[in-house]
Amino acid sequence: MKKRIGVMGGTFDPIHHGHLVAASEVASLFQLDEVVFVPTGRPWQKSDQKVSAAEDRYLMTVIATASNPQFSVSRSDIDRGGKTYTIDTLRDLKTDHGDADLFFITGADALSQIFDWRDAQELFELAHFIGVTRPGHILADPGFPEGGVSLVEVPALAISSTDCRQRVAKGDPVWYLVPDGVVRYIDKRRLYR
Ligand SMILES: Nc1ncnc2c1ncn2[C@@H]1O[C@H](COP(=O)(O)OP(=O)(O)OP(=O)(O)O)[C@@H](O)[C@H]1O
Ligand SMILES: O=C(O)c1ccc[n+]([C@@H]2O[C@H](COP(=O)([O-])O)[C@@H](O)[C@H]2O)c1
Repeated sequence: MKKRIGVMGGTFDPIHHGHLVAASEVASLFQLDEVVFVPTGRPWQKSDQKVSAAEDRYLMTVIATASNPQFSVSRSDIDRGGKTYTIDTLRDLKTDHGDADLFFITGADALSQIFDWRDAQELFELAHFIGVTRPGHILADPGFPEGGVSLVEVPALAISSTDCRQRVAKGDPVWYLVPDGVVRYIDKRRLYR
């Protein structure tokens, strides 16, 4: 039987429980065999923002997902170099995973912009897209191809990486917003100060 692989792309600066709950819920609803988290290398749409080093974001993603045997992390976007485009992510994963069916998991905010992504039409040939609800973001259908996108309600967690970074900068706790190991890693590497 064909494997069913979830792909959760994100900048993960830092990864938080909103990401993990979304991946877990989609894995259960879509009977996925695994979910591969793919931290971005250089997210072109965040070029006006300061983004933490790729290795720090990669390691936080590994720490956050290590205890779940269904979750893994790919270095594909980081090692490819250059700006990160999902079309390249999906092509790499197709090469790595043969004839598996890919399910790209993304938040409502990201999905509503998908027609601005590189090679947007071809994306839908490589993966099924799953848009997860996110507090404060309503997903209007910008003209998705028939059958190309599913929308899923996940338990709402009003957590964002932006908020986590701002809390650390102010000296406020991020315990229970991000996994414990990620709190320790942020502290050890003095990120977001
Ligand atoms: N709380 C959440 N619930 C559902 N989806 C989320 C949540 N937070 C992030 N996502 C989705 O996860 C994917 C990766 O998100 P990303 O790493 O950019 O985190 P973020 O919290 O949106 O970061 P930032 O605040 O820095 O923009 C995106 O598709 C985003 O929409
Ligand atoms: O391919 C693109 O042009 C593109 C444009 C914007 C975002 N994405 C992808 O969408 C995912 C979520 O991005 P972000 O920056 O909101 O974490 C991540 O995997 C990005 O590589 C991809």
